[in-house]
Amino acid sequence: MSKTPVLVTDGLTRSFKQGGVVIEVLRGVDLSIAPGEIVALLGPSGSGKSTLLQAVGLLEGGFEGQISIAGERVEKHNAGERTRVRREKLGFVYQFHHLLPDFNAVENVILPQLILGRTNAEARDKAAALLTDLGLGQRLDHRPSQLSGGEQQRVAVARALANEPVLVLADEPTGNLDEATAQKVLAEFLRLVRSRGSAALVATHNQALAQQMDRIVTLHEGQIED
Ligand SMILES: Nc1ncnc2c1ncn2[C@@H]1O[C@H](COP(=O)(O)OP(=O)(O)OP(=O)(O)O)[C@@H](O)[C@H]1O
Repeated sequence: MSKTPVLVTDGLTRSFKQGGVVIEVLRGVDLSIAPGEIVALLGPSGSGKSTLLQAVGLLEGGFEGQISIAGERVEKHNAGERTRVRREKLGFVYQFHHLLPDFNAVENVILPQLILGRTNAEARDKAAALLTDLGLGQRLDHRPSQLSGGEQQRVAVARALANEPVLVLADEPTGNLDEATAQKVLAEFLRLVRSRGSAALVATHNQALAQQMDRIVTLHEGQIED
């Protein structure tokens, strides 16, 4: 496996202007994640966890500093280049699943792969294997509304891993689930990410879930304290 970090941020800053007042949310975030490493991102509400994930997920502009993803400097990329990096290198899981309601489980996991250029048959095989691995082998043709919250999040996890990302960015991936279901889905998520060799950066409020990851970093006053 390559030793090049899957993510390096150097001096990442982001501020927002609100009613004439400038709020500095990220104040020089330096973070490095090794291939296959699973990092929990803790910090109080409003400390900037989502802002950091949006910056490294290339979803938001307006920040300063450097970002490298798998050795590629990306902070000056245009919209098209950012889209390519997101599709080829990154996977995303959110608090709410954001599955397409009119598509069934397997189709939701197929779609990102088709965008990447896989054939329908390849994408279907991959999607079915991932969903089966997550215990959803009997639910492939069920739509999101026919699945429980935990099952919907498992489909979202499968979708995030379908393109074999080097880094999965997860923002409160189990935040919408009850404690017991959150624990089960997180365990499945960690197992799958590890078995596929991806790295992950997982924002959470839940200390107990964070303890199950390889490393915890905490955002404090806009900077990372290890
Ligand atoms: N688009 C925006 N405009 C103005 N302020 C913003 C914007 N986005 C975020 N902020 C501010 O940045 C700060 C950090 O927000 P962020 O959502 O990143 O925190 P968080 O750590 O993810 O919080 P939570 O744990 O509650 O989700 C907050 O004070 C928020 O109000």
